[in-house]
Amino acid sequence: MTDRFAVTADMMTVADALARLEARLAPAVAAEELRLHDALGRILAEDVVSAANVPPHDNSAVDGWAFRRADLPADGCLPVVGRVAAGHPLDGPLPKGGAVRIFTGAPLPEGADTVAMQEDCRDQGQSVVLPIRLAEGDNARSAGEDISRGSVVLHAGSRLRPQELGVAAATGRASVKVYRRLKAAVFSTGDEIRDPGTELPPGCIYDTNRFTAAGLLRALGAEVTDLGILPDRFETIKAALAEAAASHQLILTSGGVSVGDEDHVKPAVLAQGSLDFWRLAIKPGRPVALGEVAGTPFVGLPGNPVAVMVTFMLIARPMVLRLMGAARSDLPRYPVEAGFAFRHKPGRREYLRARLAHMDGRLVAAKFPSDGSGVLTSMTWSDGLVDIPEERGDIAPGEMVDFLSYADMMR
Ligand SMILES: Nc1nc2c(c(=O)[nH]1)N[C@H]1C(S)=C(S)[C@@H](COP(=O)(O)OP(=O)(O)OC[C@H]3O[C@@H](n4cnc5c(N)ncnc54)[C@H](O)[C@@H]3O)O[C@H]1N2
Ligand code: MOO
Repeated sequence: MTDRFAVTADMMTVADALARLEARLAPAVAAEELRLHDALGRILAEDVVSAANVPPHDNSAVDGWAFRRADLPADGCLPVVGRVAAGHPLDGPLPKGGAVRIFTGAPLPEGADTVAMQEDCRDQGQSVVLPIRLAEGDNARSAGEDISRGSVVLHAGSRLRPQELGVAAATGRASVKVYRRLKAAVFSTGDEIRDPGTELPPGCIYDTNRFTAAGLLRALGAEVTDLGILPDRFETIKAALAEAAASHQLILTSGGVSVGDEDHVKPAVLAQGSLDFWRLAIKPGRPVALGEVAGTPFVGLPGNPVAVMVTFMLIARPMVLRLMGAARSDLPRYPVEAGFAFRHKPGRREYLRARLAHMDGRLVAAKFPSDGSGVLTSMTWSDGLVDIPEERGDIAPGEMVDFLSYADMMR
């Protein structure tokens, strides 16, 4: 399908749209204290400052013998004067000129500075022969080498992955303050849209957008209410919007943001809030509507199934993350080689559905053959989007382009 649209002066760049969103929106969710096991995937609502050194004491990195390097004689032989296991520190300092049997994680006795790994030693019962090539500090871990007391280990606005939960636990925290999950309501409109599982009358299509949009919202950690398919009736949509606004922090719809006149979402929003129409200088997914219903943020994505996903990832995702209290929503851009030729008219930023493959040690992006914004299988085929900036001209095979991964866009 060829491009039907001319670039016009009133189109907004993605960068402008994001700056405007940033200025308009603030976190919409309250904070709560959650035990670590329940906090996975949540956004942190506080800086976590470590109350302790991690590790709290100097300790051994291996099973073996601990000693003071300066005490080691030329033949490497030292008397064994004690034993320290993890959780059982030696009672008192290391006697001068002795070695202690030690196990991984056990506190180094005061005065010991080096540990020999047992595979490198000869155990003689009362004494041990240690390797003399060891340097002072070998196989010893210092107190605070991971985290020092008083340092900020986790920052407010960051997402808690398994490793963040582990770090919080290492500092002694059993619970953390996180943002509550954003409550989002999703619905579709359009007389032709039908629920899967029901009969499809002539001229109708199954709803895909509620499933992709709800999935994207859930992947970001929102709690989604599916309001179904609303009939094209002003009063019904108005009442549904009012009800959704009362118990949600975001309302998302798809369809009805273009220029057609069969649509009742616009007037139903305007009757109890405000709505701006943004014409983004992007392809696919030109029109989006941003506003509020009785104070609850509203985002209307275009109806075409691919445009829903693309505008969600570019516009709704940063919006959702900001409402959720996340500090950042920027995406990593991976430079890859274009495995295709593409004619690009400067002016609109284009997002090409692409899949990556290794070729002779290089990472090459293959492009889905069709750019139609109704071809949803292009999204299951692809791993992400190649981002062609507004000003760029035609792309020749072998040129470097930026790739945005769906995996990054869903978190
Ligand atoms: N004269 C113009 N026509 C169109 C323009 C334009 O600027 N001038 N923009 C085009 C672009 S780009 C898009 S995208 C669509 C956006 O239109 P709407 O947001 O008003 O969406 P609809 O017209 O309601 O639907 C568009 C398309 O998507 C299908 N659709 C809608 N909802 C769903 C759903 N829940 N599941 C699956 N498919 C859905 C719908 O059947 C239509 O085929 O407008 C272009 N036209
Ligand atoms: O460019 Mo539209 O928003 O067809 O998808």
